[in-house]
Parts: sequence; structure tokens; C-alpha cells
Amino acid sequence: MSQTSLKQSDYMTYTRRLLAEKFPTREAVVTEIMNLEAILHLPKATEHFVSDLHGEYSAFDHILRNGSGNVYQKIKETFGSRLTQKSLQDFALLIYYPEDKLHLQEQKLSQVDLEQWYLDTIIRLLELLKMVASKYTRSKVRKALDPNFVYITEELLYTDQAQEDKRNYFNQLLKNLVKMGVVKEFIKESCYTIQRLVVDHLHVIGDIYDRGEHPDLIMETLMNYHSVDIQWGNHDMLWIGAASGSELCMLNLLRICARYNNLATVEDAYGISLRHLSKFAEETYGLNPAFLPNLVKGDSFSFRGEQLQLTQLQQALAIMQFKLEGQVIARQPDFKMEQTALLSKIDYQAQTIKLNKRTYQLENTCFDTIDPKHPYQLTPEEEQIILGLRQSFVNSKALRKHLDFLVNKGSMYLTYNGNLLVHGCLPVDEAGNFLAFNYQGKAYAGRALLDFFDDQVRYAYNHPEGDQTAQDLIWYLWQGPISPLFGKQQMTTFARYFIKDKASHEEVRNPYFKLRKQEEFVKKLLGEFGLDVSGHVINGHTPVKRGHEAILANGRMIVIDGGYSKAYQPTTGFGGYTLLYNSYGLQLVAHHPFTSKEETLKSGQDIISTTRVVNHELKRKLVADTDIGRQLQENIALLKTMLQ
Ligand SMILES: O=P(O)(O)OC[C@H]1O[C@](O)(COP(=O)(O)O)[C@@H](O)[C@@H]1O
Ligand SMILES: [Mn+2]
Repeated sequence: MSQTSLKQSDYMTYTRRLLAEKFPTREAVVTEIMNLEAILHLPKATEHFVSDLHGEYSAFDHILRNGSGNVYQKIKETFGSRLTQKSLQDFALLIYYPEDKLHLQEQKLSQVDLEQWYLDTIIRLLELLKMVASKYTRSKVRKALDPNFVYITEELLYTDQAQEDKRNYFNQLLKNLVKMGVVKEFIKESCYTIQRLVVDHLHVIGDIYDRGEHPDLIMETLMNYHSVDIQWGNHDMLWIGAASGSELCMLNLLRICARYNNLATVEDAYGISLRHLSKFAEETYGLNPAFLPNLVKGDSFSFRGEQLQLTQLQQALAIMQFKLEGQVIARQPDFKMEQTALLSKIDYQAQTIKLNKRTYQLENTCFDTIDPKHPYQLTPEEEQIILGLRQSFVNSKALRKHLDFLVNKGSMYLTYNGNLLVHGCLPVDEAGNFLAFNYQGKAYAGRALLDFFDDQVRYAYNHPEGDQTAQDLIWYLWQGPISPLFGKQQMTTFARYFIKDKASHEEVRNPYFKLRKQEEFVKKLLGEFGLDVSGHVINGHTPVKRGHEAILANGRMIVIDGGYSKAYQPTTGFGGYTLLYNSYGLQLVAHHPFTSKEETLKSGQDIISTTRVVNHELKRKLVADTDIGRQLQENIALLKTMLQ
């Protein structure tokens, strides 16, 4: 039952009834009140913010395992004065990659030494576990333990070793773990419990998909993660759009996959066959330097034919995309994107195009399938290909499984513990007034604009066979001039392929990106979402170059485009930022580029470079100061009324 469908007084009655069922006696109510009051006084749990993962699964997986340096921080606090730097680092690697590290130790040590190492390691793990568990209730810690080891871990954790009897009992338990052959499993699970407790909640501020090779594995990881929310990015929209039946979103995402040599995601992970498309592309297009794939990952092709195939595919997809853009723009006059419908602005004889009153020469053209009299019309074969692909995208079970999670756990924005999380921007004019998107006679601006698109995305995703309007709106989110996820006036894909003059490639950003440096503007944004001015706005989307500020507007605005995307690393010069928010405040973490798990295990080097404090809470934040804390306080008040 949703709170909005009920009057407040009805809602209270309803909640009270639920509570009465759960706590039927006076004693049960009193115990629950005491329990909740105690929770309110625990320190606020740690939130972890990541963004713009762009399919870079290994880098993302590493950052999850090390909690953006938080695991190492806890190790240092616990053992810093007792262990050498190398031992600290070794222990950290065990916690990040327990299976691999256990395997390495097995190879390195003799049986006797190995058994001693197991025992020493368990004692250290228990000490660390005790430290990271101290923020939580026992019941929460229990839920984070492997069910097979709950009993033994609790015995080991809470046994008072000051007494000799208890000490013997403790030692016996340890030895039994080795004797029973479960010691490796126990170590492994304890490491995962520590990872799990070091970060309580994860925020992913958009762009999980595109460019990198394994967005599918990122989705699997997120689906298994203990607590997560997602704010959609413009690239995620292409995938949601494609699964919702938007042909234009689908062509864009396929084109990007061909461009970044990542079609395996589509074919292998999501079981979508590209046979018909490939055959058509091979027969229709040749080698064209403007469409060579972008080999940012340093990967090379096993044979030249592969490069040629990707070049042909990219051309086929781009041309179909430009045709459908013309069609959507014509059927959606409210989008006001006439200037983006380009195929009708070409002089096919002279091979020139008129853009913004200037005539440009076109190069590397591949317009054989375009009828200059009806430039937006698909050929019958193109039409067939698109229809087939659309069916496959809408019907792929594996894709639906991932996108169900993305749609359900995701939203256009989120307010959480006083902060506003949004991938791109809130479109504004130069003076900072929210720009309105006028659609079908209604105007949407500011928060209402985000709410409008949020509804449309959910509607489209749940009605793939429905009318095209909501599907077109998802595409608008990808590149419309008032899209909060795109944040630029125009996308210049066509010009980047066919026009040499770089001036035509420029994509002008919304004034938001200049204004967000000003504290007053950020306060206005927070106010628009009913947040206190002491909060922060957290954005992804725009890669932050090394040396450029990620912390803006006097610390009120934080930009954490992860920069995981290897495509961007030559520009940003490093591996990007993440953010931690614990009871002491916010910390921005900068990362070195991640190479591989193997390299990390070999070198023992983490990818954290620096951690910077964004703000330091004067008073340590408690659960009572969080959104959940406020809910608990309401529950306590209700429970108290039940006592009267
Ligand atoms: O680097 P590519 O493949 O040419 O892509 C550039 C396109 O990507 C975009 O930057 C959008 O992607 P981001 O959200 O990652 O910035 C477009 O604005 C631009 O046209
Ligand atoms: Mn983006």
C-alpha cells in the first residue's frame, strides 16, 4: 500500500495495526522501543558513491572489494602500529581477493607453515571483524555472516578470552576449523563479511552501460549486492529504450558497441543475433577510415577482417540511425530538434551540408542507401533488419532480467540523507532559471521535469508494444536539448563522422555546468528538492580531468564521474573519483587507473591515490540524523502511542 494513496491519518492507523501484529504484547513493544532507541545512537553507516562505470567491470569490482580504500583504512586503524606496511597490504589483498590469496599461500607455504598462517589469519580477521561490526547491531552483523558460520563466528567474536577456560575453548574452536577442513571457507567468508560491513550502502550515479566490455557483469554484481540504488545515466537510457522497443535507442547502442568493439555484450551476454545485420553491412559498406573502431583498451584484432566488419557495421547502423532521427523529429514537433534532422540538409550532388548557415564539405561519406528525395526512408532490407533486432531486444530474457533491476532500483534522481544525487544536470538558462520542456501542452521544469521523465521511462519499459510516444521520450533523454541526462544543446555524431572542421563537432553544454560552481545556485537546487542547504549535490556524467576541481561551490557540489572508462583516461589522466560518506563526513577518493586483478595481486599495489576530506562533521553523525533514523523515530512515536 503506498503512502500517497492514503490520507496521513489512515496511514498512521494502518502502520499502527501492522506494528500491533508484529509486537502483540506490552513487553514486546517495550523491547522494540528500547532496541530502536539504541539503534538511533549508533554511528551513521557508510555510504559509497560511484559513477560512470561504463562497462569496466574489473575496475568496478576492485573498488567494491576495497570499499574505495575504506577496508585498508580500517586495517590501518586496527593494526597500523603492530604490522609492517607490507603485512598490512598483504592482509588487505586477502580481504579483497580471498580465493586468489588463499591459493597463493597454499602454493608458497609448507603444510606446517600454512596451518600456522591459517590460525594467525583467523585471529586477525576476527579482530578486524569486531572493529567493523562495532557500528552495527548484533542482528545486522548476523545477517552479514555466511549462514554456515554464524554460530562459530559469534562464539569466536564474543568469547571473553580473559578467562583461561574461555581461552581454551576459543583455541579449540580455531583448531577444529583446521581439523574439519573448513578453514579456507571460513577465512573466505569472513573476508566477504568484512567487505560487506565496511560499506553499508552503494549509490551508482549512472552510466553503467556502454564503451567497456562487461556491463552485464556489473549488473550481476549489483543484483547480488546487499544494498544499492541507481540514478539512471544517458547511456543506461539507450538500453532501457532498446528493451522498451525504441528502435532509435537500439541503433545508437549498437553503433556505440561496434565503435568500441563490444558487440560481444549484445551477442553473448544477451543472446541477440546480429547475423542479418552483419551480412547486410558486409554487402553494402566498405572500409571507411571515419568508422574505424575505437581501440581504447589497447586490444588488437586477431585478424584484419574483424576491423573491417566493425567498420561496416558502424556505417550501416549510423545511416539507419540518421534516417530514424529524421522520422522521430518529424513526428515529435515538441522536441524542437529540427536542426538535428540532417539527411535532408545534404546536397548529395555536391556532397556538402548546410549547418547553422555554413556550408561544409562532407568526407568519408557512405550514403548509398539514401534516396535523396526521401532521405529518411529506410530501404526494405534496413526495415527488416530493424524489425528483427527490435524483436530480439524486446524479447531477450537475459537483458530483461538486468534491466528489470535497473528500472526498479533506478530513478532519474534520488534524495538521500540530505544529498541530491543526479547523473547529469537540471537544465537551466544562463540566469539559472529552470528550463521548461513543453510537451503536449504542458510545461515541465526543475524537479517536475525529472519526475515527468521518471514516469515516462517506467511506462515505456512496461509497455514495449505500446505507442511510440514514451519510447521517443526515452530517446529524447539520450540527446534532447532539455534532457537532464544529456545536458548539452546538441549531439554532433554526424559531424564527427563526416566533417573535418572541428568547430562543427562542438557540443555546447547547458549553463548548469558553469553555474554549479556557485554555492547560491547549488542551494537553489537543493531547495527545489526540499533539501536543507547544508546538503550536497552529487553528479556524474562529465569526466573530471586531473587537476580540475571535483569539489565545487564551496564543497556543496561534488562531481564524481568515475573515469573508469578507459576511453576517457587519456583525457582525464587518471582512474577517476569515488566518494565515501561516513559518520565523520564526506571524503573524495581519487584512483589510479586499474590494470587487472592479477597485476594488483602481483604488485600488492592498490589503486587508491589520494583521499580528500570534503567536509568534516563537527558532531559525529548518528543513525538518528539519517533518513532511516527519522523513520525509526516515527516508529518509536507510534509504538509509544500503543503503550498508552
Ligand atoms: O567519444 P565518442 O564515442 O565519439 O562519443 C561521444 C559522444 O558521447 C557523449 O559524450 C555522451 O556520452 P557521455 O555521457 O559518456 O558523455 C556525447 O555527448 C558525444 O557525442
Ligand atoms: Mn553520461
